[in-house]
Amino acid sequence: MSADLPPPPPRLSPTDSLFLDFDGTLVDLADNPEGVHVSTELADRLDALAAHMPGRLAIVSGRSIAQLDALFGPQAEHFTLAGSHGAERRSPEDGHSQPEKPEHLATATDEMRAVAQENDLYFETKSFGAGLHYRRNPDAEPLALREAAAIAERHGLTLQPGKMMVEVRLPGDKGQAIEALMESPAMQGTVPIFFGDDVTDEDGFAAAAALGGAGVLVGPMRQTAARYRLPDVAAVHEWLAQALENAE
Ligand SMILES: O=P(O)(O)OC[C@H]1O[C@H](O[C@H]2O[C@H](CO)[C@@H](O)[C@H](O)[C@H]2O)[C@H](O)[C@@H](O)[C@@H]1O
Repeated sequence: MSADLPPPPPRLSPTDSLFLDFDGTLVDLADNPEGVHVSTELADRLDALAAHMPGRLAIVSGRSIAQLDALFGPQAEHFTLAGSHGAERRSPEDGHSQPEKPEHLATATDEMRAVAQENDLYFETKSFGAGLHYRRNPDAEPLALREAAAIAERHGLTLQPGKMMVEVRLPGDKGQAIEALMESPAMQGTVPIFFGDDVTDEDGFAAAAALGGAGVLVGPMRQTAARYRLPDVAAVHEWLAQALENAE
């Protein structure tokens, strides 16, 4: 494994755009998707930062935009969002762009639900995919991966393993989402800084680096395309507070 990485400098310049993953980066992981909570402090801090960098703060998540709306409440309207692993995007300036829902997605979702019910897994339905969570039942990992792989194969969907979960979903990745968002008028001419924890965030780290910016790995050191590292969600909150303070 490569040597450990330094923490990111605690400031944002007017030529930076900030991209933030959600689960494991802005909020600690919980037993199931509904167990996480966005504190008023976090939402207000992001809101204040977004006001300092209009159009240049984005949340890039595997969650759907509908889920992020439910978690952030009305403040979600102030942020640029890339949801469903980049398959859908929304910004105050450009509105909501989302793919067509193919008919086979509903069938695949029903099949995922049936696997969850038969095997005591937590089922998560999303706008453009469906997930099986085995955090409560880790022994079910091989079964969940096998069943989801078969469903993805049958319906031509993308198989997406995550932390103690696996989902089937429409194509797209966080790197593509960052590249697309960087084309927006507010972000053109800036460089992306992307914070994320999961292996799905590696596409985002690589895209950020290719566009002249950097990735920030959140969590233990691993083989990564990120340039910086912070140990946990609390350190991300602290970094956001400092970046906000230094922006004033
Ligand atoms: O890209 P992210 O914003 O990090 O979203 C990735 C997935 O996060 C959620 O699952 C993870 O968090 C859950 C709540 O803490 C946890 O129970 C689960 O084990 C984690 O994998 C979310 O439920 C998924 O839809 C996202 O794809």
